[in-house]
Amino acid sequence: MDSKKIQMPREVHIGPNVLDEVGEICKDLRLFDEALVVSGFHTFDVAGQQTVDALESSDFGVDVVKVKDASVESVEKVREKIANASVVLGVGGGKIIDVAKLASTYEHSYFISVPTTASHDGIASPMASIKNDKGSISKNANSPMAVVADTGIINTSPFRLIASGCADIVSNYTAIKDWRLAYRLRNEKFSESAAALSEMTAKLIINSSDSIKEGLEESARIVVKSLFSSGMAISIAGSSRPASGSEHLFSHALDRIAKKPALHGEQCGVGTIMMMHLHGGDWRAIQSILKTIGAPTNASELGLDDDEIIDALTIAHTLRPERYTILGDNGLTRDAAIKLARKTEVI
Ligand SMILES: NC(=O)C1=CN([C@@H]2O[C@H](COP(=O)(O)OP(=O)(O)OC[C@H]3O[C@@H](n4cnc5c(N)ncnc54)[C@H](OP(=O)(O)O)[C@@H]3O)[C@@H](O)[C@H]2O)C=CC1
Ligand SMILES: O=C(CO)COP(=O)(O)O
Ligand SMILES: [Zn+2]
Repeated sequence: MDSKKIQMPREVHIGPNVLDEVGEICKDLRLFDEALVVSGFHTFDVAGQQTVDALESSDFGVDVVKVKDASVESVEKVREKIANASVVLGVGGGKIIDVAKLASTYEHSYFISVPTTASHDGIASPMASIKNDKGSISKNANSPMAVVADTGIINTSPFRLIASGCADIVSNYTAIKDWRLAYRLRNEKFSESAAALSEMTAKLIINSSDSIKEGLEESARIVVKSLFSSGMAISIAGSSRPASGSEHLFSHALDRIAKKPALHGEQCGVGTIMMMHLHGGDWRAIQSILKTIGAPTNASELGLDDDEIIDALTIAHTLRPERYTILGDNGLTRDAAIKLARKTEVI
């Protein structure tokens, strides 16, 4: 029996105004002296400055670095700033959290995740999705020491981001179907507990879809908890398998070829509709859930043209050849891609 390391956050603070306590949270975790705040060019104003103020009021020396994308260059830029920081705080969306997470891992510094919205399930996961010229690569990283999810801030984030986070969770359905297929056909390592947690998380979002509404503080709380659970499934599996299958390959393909990609979760949601059909599942149920949540269900709602959808479908299987999915080793022919996208009303 080979040994396994499962990393999870030590603390999760969730609720309105918890961000003001971040300095004391760090001190309770025995983190002192210097801190580095990593944020985005929008999210620094949303929560970055507030994080700096809270840390300084707890006697931390604070440095700030802003990044605009989840690129290798951004990770290196943050690494150079970590220096003597005892802790790195990622304050922003998925890109920011991934860059801060990976840079702190490389520099052996502690990491605290401060999501400013509920748009993806990387909030607490031990993975970071970094982009290079070939697309997205999921890299192992350290789980955050703590997650500080201020639902007052998250709830006032653009609802489009929260709907995108819900769609990222709904995508767990096809991710798990792909994982089971790989287990059966390729004897890939499979974790029933990670799969059960991932599917349960998607079911929770589906059962709550009527109560996930713009402006409801409870909505933010439900989605944050689901994203956290999905991140835990990734921790248990030791890879993004429980939350990333053929639908994510489709999204990463769009990131590579689309003139203006949509949000990660939005693209994954539309991918889930199509991949559910390939799996012989109820794609209309997925389409209906996404409509209820207010997430896109077709090319035009993604702001993409039909050819971008078709092109992404035909190259999706090449993005991560080691990850077996319903797309198989050879993927979809162009005709099959057109037929699939039309049948599921995506184009
Ligand atoms: N590591 C993991 O396990 C996972 C990683 N991911 C990754 O996460 C990324 C997707 O994250 P996502 O959040 O959708 O995209 P982004 O991080 O690109 O955020 C989208 C936009 O929303 C802005 N924003 C964030 N919070 C607020 C707020 N409260 N108010 C106003 N604007 C806000 C960001 O601002 P700003 O410009 O300041 O950044 C950015 O412009 C992808 O790279 C994906 O691969 C997804 C799932 C899992
Ligand atoms: O987006 C993710 C899970 O929702 C992470 O997946 P990837 O490993 O495909 O980047
Ligand atoms: Zn995702």
